[in-house]
Amino acid sequence: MNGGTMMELLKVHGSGNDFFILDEKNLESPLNDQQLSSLAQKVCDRKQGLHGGADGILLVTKSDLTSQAAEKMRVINSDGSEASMCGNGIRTVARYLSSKNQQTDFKIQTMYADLEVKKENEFAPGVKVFSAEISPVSFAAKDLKMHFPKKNQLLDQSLPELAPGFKFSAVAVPNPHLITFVDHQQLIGPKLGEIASYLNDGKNPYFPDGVNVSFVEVLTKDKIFVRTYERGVGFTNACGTAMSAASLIYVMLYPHNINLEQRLTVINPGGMVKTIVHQRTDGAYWISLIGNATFVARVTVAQPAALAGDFSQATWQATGEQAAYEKFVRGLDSEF
Ligand SMILES: N[C@H](CCC[C@H](N)C(=O)O)C(=O)O
Repeated sequence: MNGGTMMELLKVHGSGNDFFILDEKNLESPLNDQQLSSLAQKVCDRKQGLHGGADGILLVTKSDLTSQAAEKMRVINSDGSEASMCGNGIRTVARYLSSKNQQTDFKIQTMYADLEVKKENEFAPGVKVFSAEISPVSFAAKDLKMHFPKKNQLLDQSLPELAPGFKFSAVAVPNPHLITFVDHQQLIGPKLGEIASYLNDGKNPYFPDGVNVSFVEVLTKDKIFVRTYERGVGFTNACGTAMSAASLIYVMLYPHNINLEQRLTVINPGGMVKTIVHQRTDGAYWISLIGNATFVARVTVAQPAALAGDFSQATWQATGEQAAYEKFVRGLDSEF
């Protein structure tokens, strides 16, 4: 096919939070940051993008010399902004690298850390599962790029200037998350979108760089529902780092319900994951995020066409896994 270098992409999702994996090895020449940002906006566009778009691009590259890992994952949101981490995404990159490198337990470099990933038992026939280490964790305002007068950290704090009647916690894992526990009506109501779109408007004084915002409903002692409006994307089916952050705050605020090292079920609009909150001897927290790593389709498109936002000649080869995932989700004991 003319039109220059063909680019291979892998359409994937974790809990319905969907991405295109782009392995730099498949490119004749690496994309610079500006091209990557522009490609993400074009490919991910839900209307004009590639086959219904996506929540972001996951770029797989060789790791830096400083890293013990062989490969690195970079996360580009659908608005073109780069994020330091993606919990649902790293599970799909782990599966991609696991089959490429014939490994089941290894590390992937991310912006701030080399993170452990591991192949786990399937959740259901055809629903492949990987776990990922979510860390580093910080509550410090500077790591969150958060500015509330006289508040260096937020743990179950009211912020009447932002949203009266709610109590908020903020944690970086390492991307920034603002979390509040709500009842079911608030969970499904308009408030989350109102608060989150304001905090991601690029002009508010509290999170100038934006923040992922989640409403959390406690379903049972070891089951929560997390709904997230993501920085750089908007509402998504799920946000892996948000579900991990919410699990950590849940363990900290509801010790009579759940402890460290206990498996928690996290339901989200796109499905379900399991989390386990850990604390190292030095006091640092980290979270295990265990969930599906579904490959939806293999895609090819000419690189110049993709950069121009023209996907008319793209090829789409479905893997057939999506049907198994949807059967799994239908089987979830969902009260929603
Ligand atoms: N929107 C996030 C990055 C993607 C995280 C999310 N998709 C996940 O699974 O953790 C941010 O800008 O911090």
